Amino acid sequence: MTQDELKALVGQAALQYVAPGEVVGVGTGSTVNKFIDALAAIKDSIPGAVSSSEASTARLKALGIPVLEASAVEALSVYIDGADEIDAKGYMVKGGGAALTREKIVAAMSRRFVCIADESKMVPVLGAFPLPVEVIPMAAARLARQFEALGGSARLRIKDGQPLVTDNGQHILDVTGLKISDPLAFESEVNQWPGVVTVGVFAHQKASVCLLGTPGGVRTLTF
Ligand SMILES: O=C[C@H](O)[C@H](O)[C@H](O)COP(=O)(O)O
Repeated sequence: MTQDELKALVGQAALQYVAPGEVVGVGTGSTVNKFIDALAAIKDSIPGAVSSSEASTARLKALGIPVLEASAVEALSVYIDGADEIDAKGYMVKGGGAALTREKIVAAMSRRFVCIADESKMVPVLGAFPLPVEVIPMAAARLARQFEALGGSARLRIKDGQPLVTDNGQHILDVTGLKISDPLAFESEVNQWPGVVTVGVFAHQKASVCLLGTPGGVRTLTF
């Protein structure tokens, strides 16, 4: 099976977590796009979705799925999103699509985080994927030096020759060379650095369930 087929498999499997009559939290990325496509088939059974990015909002709306403002919803029972890396405890690295801040907000609103991923995303220790960090632009150079002091190497994410601008009007640093052996402590530490909007480690908002796409089918991991 191709990686795309594995993504479609878990995107479809995630429908079992969508409760009829309830708003669903929707993440961002190529795996979530498969989920959104599958969700369209049952759209009449839910009032709508809270979205984590302009990209997902556009896709949801194009398929006729109503998008509600996060501030209009008190809590969500489930949030469905992909990951760039996930470990055996359900801790994740996210933000490869630059949507990490809104993803963390919607995840925090949700009782359960269902991660959908192909098996290539499962890692023993987080850190092989360049860690995305959304930053206030004026702090970017200083924060890059702080990551260097930790043994990492930070690069400003560029798109079309310019610094990428997130949905929140900020920039992204991608940090390589880190081995994140204590994700909870790492997330807490980096979150305190002035100028950090969101660090792409999802440890305080970790997955409750992971639907992992494998050639043998969907493996369900619970944490
Ligand atoms: O900002 C993007 C998100 O965190 C995505 O969920 C993550 O990058 C995984 O994306 P994909 O499903 O495309 O691999």
